[in-house]
Amino acid sequence: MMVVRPVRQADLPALERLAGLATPSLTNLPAHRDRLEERIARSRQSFGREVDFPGDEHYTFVLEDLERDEVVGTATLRAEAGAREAYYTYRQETLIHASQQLNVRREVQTLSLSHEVSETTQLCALSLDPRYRGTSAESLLRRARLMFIAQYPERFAEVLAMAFPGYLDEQGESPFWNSVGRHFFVRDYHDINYLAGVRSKSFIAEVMPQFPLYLALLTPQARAAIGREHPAHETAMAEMLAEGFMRSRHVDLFDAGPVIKGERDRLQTFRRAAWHPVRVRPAHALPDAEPAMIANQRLADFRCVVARYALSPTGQLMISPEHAELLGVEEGRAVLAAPLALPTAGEDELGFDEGEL
Ligand SMILES: NC(=[NH2+])NCCC[C@H](N)C(=O)O
Repeated sequence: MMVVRPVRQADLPALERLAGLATPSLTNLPAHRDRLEERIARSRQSFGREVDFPGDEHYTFVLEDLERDEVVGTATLRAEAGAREAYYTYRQETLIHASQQLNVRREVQTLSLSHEVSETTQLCALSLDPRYRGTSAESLLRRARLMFIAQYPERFAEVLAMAFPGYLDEQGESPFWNSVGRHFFVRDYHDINYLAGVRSKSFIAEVMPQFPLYLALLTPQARAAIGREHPAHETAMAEMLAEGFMRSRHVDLFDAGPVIKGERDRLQTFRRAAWHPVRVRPAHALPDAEPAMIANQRLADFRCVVARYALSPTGQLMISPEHAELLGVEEGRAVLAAPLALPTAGEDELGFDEGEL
């Protein structure tokens, strides 16, 4: 059985291992023991604190394989991305350069430094042991965070965002960094990425270019990387788009990786999550049904599992004694359930226009 729960002090070695496994390595999950220890402490404070509106809380979760007795994944929610220091992105913009006299008109694409994403809640720092890639545990790890937000909406922003690692070529180089950032900060992309995670981010404001960049002046390779996720993250991107997130105009400052955004009301997990009283039945007596994410109603003891979404004729959710114990619920107590499967493109009854959020 797989479960998502809040991180504990004893998970430090597992976090260190997962930080090392992330491809490419993540700024928000540096393989640095002291920083990770701080993350755990900060997460524990956040789960323990009374909160009325989002601030600088970080909630870190882990995915545990109970058969193996091993932590095999981690993911974090930053309640407000720019609570301490502004959250930096480049925003893609269009300018019109026109001269009536010469009868010319050109649309010029630019990237402008922006702090607009600062107010969103950020889903970040996800790393999964590669053995679990493509399994339901991967979806659980990624989306259990939405189940948590659904229960504690006051702790999070209305708009959720996720920044994907940007495109790197076969040599592991970032064409965008090589064309832009490197002129201002003569360091390798991987060094700078790591620095942003273990040091304060104020160097970004100090050394990165403040004026808009004209895309026409970048290398073609850099232009092609704008808004393009790292190849290892294409499946994750597809899942989040199916969830209801949309690509935004914002890209990362260093590698131009895409930032996606989603209003809570438009996301599938929020729209389809429902509370049900529990009925405990032996595993062999449970009817066959589609898998769902099922979460208990506890803050610091939050648990989320994947189980069958089997409802009794009277609307009770039927779960096995093992799952009931894991969730810490008894017969009659309520759990939150949402289908694990997402509608494939075109199936979404909402049919929202692709708009800028
Ligand atoms: N690729 C990166 N490491 N980017 C990190 C810096 C920018 C990031 N959006 C932030 O403000 O936290």
